[in-house]
Amino acid sequence: MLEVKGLRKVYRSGEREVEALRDLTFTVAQGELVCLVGPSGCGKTTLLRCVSGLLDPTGGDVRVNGKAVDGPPLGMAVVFQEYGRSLFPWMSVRDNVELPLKQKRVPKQRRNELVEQSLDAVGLSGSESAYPWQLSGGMQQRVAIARAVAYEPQTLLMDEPFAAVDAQTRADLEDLVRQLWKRLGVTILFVTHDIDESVYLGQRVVMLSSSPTVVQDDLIIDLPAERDQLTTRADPRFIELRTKVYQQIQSAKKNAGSR
Ligand SMILES: Nc1ncnc2c1ncn2[C@@H]1O[C@H](COP(=O)(O)OP(=O)(O)OP(=O)(O)O)[C@@H](O)[C@H]1O
Repeated sequence: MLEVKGLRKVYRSGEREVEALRDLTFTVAQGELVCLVGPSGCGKTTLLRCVSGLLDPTGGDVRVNGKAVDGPPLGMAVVFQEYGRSLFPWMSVRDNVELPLKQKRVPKQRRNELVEQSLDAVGLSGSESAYPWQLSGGMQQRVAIARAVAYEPQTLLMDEPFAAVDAQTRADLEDLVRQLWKRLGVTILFVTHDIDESVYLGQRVVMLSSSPTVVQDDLIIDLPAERDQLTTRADPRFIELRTKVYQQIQSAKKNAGSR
């Protein structure tokens, strides 16, 4: 369970102040997959950094399973947009995936099992000894997902993880996320600026306004749990929902100046 209450973040440097988040309140229940969508610069990354304990909020409260976050919470893994920077180029795929497990002091034999299972789950068995720079962008992002999954997190944060891969790979990776989510029962908060992606993936979509940022709307995605790229995206309900999200984001942009 993830609870964000009255979250506010103001960046200060010298005289200059940027109010990145004004007042955010929402929850993500245990095992839920929630997408967070908002216009560029509305503070999505700031929010995720506050939730993952990498950044101190100026006000409000973030709780993970009832505990206030004051540093990276145990049982949380993050997948970032920039896979190229999040993997260590001098380490093989296997070593990249294993590293957080060593830091977590998981015994050797269990580490081997987890690395093998997670690489298998993302379709990368056989690439263990390759280095990240020998792989395509989509494969590197699979390694980053495998590393997060191997950690056996209760909560997985994803910050625009597919923004830098081509459309076909992106569709495959979206399906991979839903498949892993169903299999592992993990709580996922998935940040994206892509409206269609948020509706395709989420059980709920939380929409953020433009800066200064508040929660604009929180929409239940009542599409069938079994989703696939062709049928789901052609479903009239999908089109209705994406239109709703689109309209909310547009009106958020228009209202931004009046706050
Ligand atoms: N370290 C910082 N110092 C000062 N201002 C910052 C800092 N980091 C972010 N900001 C500002 O806070 C606001 C929100 O930035 P953030 O990166 O969280 O938005 P975002 O929604 O993730 O953006 P995008 O969709 O473009 O990736 C922006 O106005 C940005 O300029």
